[in-house]
Amino acid sequence: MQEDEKSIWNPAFMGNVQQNQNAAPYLFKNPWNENGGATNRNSGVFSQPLPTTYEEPDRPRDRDDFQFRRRNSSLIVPPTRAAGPAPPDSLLYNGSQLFPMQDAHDVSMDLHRRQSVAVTLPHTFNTQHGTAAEPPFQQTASTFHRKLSTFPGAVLPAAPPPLKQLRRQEEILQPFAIPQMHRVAGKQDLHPTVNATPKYRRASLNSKTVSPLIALTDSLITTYTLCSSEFSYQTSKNPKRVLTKPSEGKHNNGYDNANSDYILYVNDVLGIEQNRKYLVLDILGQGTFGQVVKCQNLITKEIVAVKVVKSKSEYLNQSITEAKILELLNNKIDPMNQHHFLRLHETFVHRNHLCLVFELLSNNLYELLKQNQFHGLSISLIRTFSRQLLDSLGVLKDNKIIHCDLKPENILLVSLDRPELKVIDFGSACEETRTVYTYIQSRFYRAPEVILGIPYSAGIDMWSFGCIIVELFLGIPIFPGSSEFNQITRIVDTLGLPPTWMLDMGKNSSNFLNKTSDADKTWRLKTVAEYNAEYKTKEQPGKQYFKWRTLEDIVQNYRLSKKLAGSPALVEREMQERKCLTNFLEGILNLNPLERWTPQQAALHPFITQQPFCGTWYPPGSTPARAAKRDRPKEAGTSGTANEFTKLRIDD
Ligand SMILES: Nc1ncnc2c1ncn2[C@@H]1O[C@H](COP(=O)(O)OP(=O)(O)OP(=O)(O)O)[C@@H](O)[C@H]1O
Repeated sequence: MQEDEKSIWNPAFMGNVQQNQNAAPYLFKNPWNENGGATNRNSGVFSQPLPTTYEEPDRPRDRDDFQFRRRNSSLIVPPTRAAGPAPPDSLLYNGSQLFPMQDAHDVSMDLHRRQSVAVTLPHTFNTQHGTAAEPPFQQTASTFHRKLSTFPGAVLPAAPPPLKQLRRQEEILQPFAIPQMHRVAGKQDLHPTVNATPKYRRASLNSKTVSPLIALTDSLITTYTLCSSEFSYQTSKNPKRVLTKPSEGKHNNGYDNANSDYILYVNDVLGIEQNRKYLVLDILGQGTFGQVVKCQNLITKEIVAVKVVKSKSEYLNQSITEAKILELLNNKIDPMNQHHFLRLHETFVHRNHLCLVFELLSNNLYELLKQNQFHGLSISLIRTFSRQLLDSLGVLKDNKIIHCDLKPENILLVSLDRPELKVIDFGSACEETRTVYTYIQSRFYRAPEVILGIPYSAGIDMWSFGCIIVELFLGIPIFPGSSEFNQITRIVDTLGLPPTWMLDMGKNSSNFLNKTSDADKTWRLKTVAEYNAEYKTKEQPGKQYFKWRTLEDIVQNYRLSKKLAGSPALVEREMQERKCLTNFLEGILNLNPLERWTPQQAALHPFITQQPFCGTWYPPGSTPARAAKRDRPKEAGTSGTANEFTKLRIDD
């Protein structure tokens, strides 16, 4: 196949993809024809039968099964306890209704007749459990006690002393044995005595006993069901918590807010086709393109992530591109799911919103750093993550795809229990031969060639990758620019000026730099005062988050983990690792995109391969790059605190 034919925008190519994947056809459907025009909030899904309930797989699903289990259930009745006098205005509950206390005796008889599941007759109780039967009246009274905590003293026969008092008497009679201490190496040393059917425990529907904790939490629905035959639980009847902000309906017949975001509620159902109905469970994230919500497929019960794209054509078009690129990656480029790309399950349209159904992933790397109080991760974990990301970037480069928005928020852990990542958000991705947009990448991770306005290639993803790896080490971004000018200023401050050819070529160079008459240095950064005067802005000198300015100094002098304190050998090893990491980062954060390492080259670096590092390293076959010239401006910024940069994490 010719290179051009490989293009994902070539219809023939997509046709080939589909032909090759008859088993997994391309699922995207024209969003605007499927739904058949605008609808009103009170029609469509809302006027249809209520959605299937959200149930856990081990819960009864249909009523027959449910009743069958109920018939087989049993309830262990606690022993009679002395009832306290009822307050004058007490109410009793007979399993279905509340009634005043004076009718208690009548109702106790009624309870016998009805044989509700919560009131087990003594003979049934006896045969099933072999427990000593209580006299009928006492049995009923104790049931009342269990259910109501009150019972009229007048109708009770002489009650035995309270259980507490009996225990106390026993304690007094028995000599007190001091428990002996013994060393416990593991669970097996505890010799737990597991009582399969402990007395007085609540019963579950399938006759297994459950602990009070489980009965009142995980099995609460079962517990309520046992208490009242009339109780039924439907998630769809739960109050609907709104997940979207702002939540006032402004567009799309009141379905969308002012930002064209669909107003999502917990327990809402997305999709109208039977096999494409997703119950909304919670919000996972919000981005430029829309909202990502945790959902359950009502048929398969699978939990997924659904991106509900804004109902504006520009976001829709970009999201169609995202779907196409993911289809290509998932089905053609990485069908075995080996290269850490998000999996797209299907797409559908809900009330004029394109919905992309993804596999559910876990936290993103920004959240991981935040959970770690922005202290940075260990070098070995950074190495593990780097390997996976270089693998993804290598595959993208080979297929001439640029992600264009690589950042910690777009790299997600597959689950919290293993260090496996996936790259998400291909909404800004493009083909290397079609780099039409110039305003791309999130600012902190924006490559110098993009800022300067030079044609770009897959190298911009490597720049972002370099920024992400330093951030994983430091815990905070290395270049947290508050504006494009501040961004390039920070980059130059740490890494020096880009080569003259880049500055001469850059369409935006003169926005941020001045040409000089100096033969050696043809360009210099504008001062903040010069920039403000020229653009009538109020740029502030950037806050400094690090004491040191060069990449090497920042990495080498970053605080050591407390775990290393007191072990010179460990400290020495950490410092060696840091030297290796610095060399790795310098190759990736090369200002010159033509010299910047490719993912394939970077993957051979000793930081990744863990081969011995002897102070310097060049990719095989390359000529040693010139040592970076460090022409840093004199102007230093004010010092900043680690948390301040978080508010800058938005695109400008
Ligand atoms: N498959 C998923 N599983 C779990 N969480 C997800 C998933 N996809 C996205 N998220 C969460 O939603 C957030 C936003 O997702 P995404 O980046 O795709 O949206 P976006 O609108 O394209 O955002 P951006 O503003 O970065 O372009 C992510 O940072 C992540 O926390």
